[in-house]
Amino acid sequence: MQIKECIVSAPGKAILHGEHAVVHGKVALAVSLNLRTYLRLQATSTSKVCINLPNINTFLSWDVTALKQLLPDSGAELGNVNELDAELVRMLRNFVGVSNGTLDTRSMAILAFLYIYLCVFAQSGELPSLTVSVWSELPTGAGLGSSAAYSVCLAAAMLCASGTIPSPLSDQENTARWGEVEMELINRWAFQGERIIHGNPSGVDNAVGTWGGILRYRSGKTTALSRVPMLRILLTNTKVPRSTKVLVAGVKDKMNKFPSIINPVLESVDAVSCTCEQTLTEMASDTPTPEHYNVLEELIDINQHHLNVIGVGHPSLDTLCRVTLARGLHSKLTGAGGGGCGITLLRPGTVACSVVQNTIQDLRDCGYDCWETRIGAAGVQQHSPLAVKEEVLEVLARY
Ligand SMILES: Nc1ncnc2c1ncn2[C@@H]1O[C@H](COP(=O)(O)OP(=O)(O)O)[C@@H](O)[C@H]1O
Ligand SMILES: C[C@@](O)(CCOP(=O)(O)O)CC(=O)O
Ligand SMILES: [Mg+2]
Repeated sequence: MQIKECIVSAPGKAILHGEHAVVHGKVALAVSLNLRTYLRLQATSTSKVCINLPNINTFLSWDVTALKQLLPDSGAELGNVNELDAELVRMLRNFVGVSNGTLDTRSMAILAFLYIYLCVFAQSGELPSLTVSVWSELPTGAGLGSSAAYSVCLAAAMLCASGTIPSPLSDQENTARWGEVEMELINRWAFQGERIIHGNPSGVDNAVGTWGGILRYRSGKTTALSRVPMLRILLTNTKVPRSTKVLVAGVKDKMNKFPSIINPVLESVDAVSCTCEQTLTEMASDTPTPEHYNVLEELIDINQHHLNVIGVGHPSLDTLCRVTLARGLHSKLTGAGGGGCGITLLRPGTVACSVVQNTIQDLRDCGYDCWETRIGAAGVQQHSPLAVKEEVLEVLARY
């Protein structure tokens, strides 16, 4: 089978409000980041399928003939794009030697890769020999949606290499995006990848990785927010490791144990997201005022308290909030919490530059990574090698 080589990328995300609540049908507001995951897919004649994941120090390969044993004899459909094929996941666990219930999310990255590879290529008729290398500018397992950016890249590359979707690149363009129909398909396969890595994802992260921009997300419905003011956001990585899968399961346990206490908290998070959206819309239609920023800051504080109540806070995040508040800035965790990253809202113009610089220094003194980010980056893209930064191309070409 002649497959099409490709390089694709997808952005990470920050959730402004609604993490965890969104898993239970509430609204989330999320933005794409200017940090991306890159994937290169190469055709080979080695009769092997190889995966190189330098961010998580994982390099593996399998014989195509061994992978063919996993295909059903009957020619029955393998892995449907709308639901996870639990039997295939079970077989893959046995195949790679991962026990059910493992917390090793690195193994989950392998399972997600093999799952999407088998399903997409089985549908197109043949399992090809290939090498996939992935490199990300995102910290992995830190709340910035690295698992979704990874899953979106896997889905886009495999759908494109198999010819299921066309390449959007043309002679004039070295970077291009797919149309709505193709992006919908990429997003659905990426969601299956997220299911393998996260257990019970809401789908918000893969939606941002696919569409990019600033999104409102609720129960599978994505709306792009076109009227949003320029927001300045500081990102801080506490570097405390955590697993989204474990944190999401912990919230579910708390809901089961104290439904009458936790459900109203999730309702209140929903109201925070809706009030934030309303405020952002007002700010975009009028000139943003200090009062608008007061509201955004109060919403951040309220949500951070709610996230502590549902059990996804961490002392490192308490420190982040305290250190930034000492400089008059408001912060909350972003993503699954339990460590990982937080966001801090900066007031444009009204905040003297020295305040931002001093805050960044204070946070670095705590041992955290801290940087100002640009939001609203493009969603999944295909690139010709000419359009990829030299250092990224160099890492991808190393394997
Ligand atoms: N660049 C990458 N290479 C390989 N696996 C990745 C990469 N980025 C993310 N992953 C997968 O996603 C997992 C982290 O996902 P998660 O716990 O949801 O954190 P987050 O999505 O916030 O970064 C990793 O352990 C790995 O399985
Ligand atoms: C906690 C949650 O709302 C976001 C998780 O994001 P991340 O994997 O921590 O980047 C889970 C989800 O929406 O699937
Ligand atoms: Mg994730």
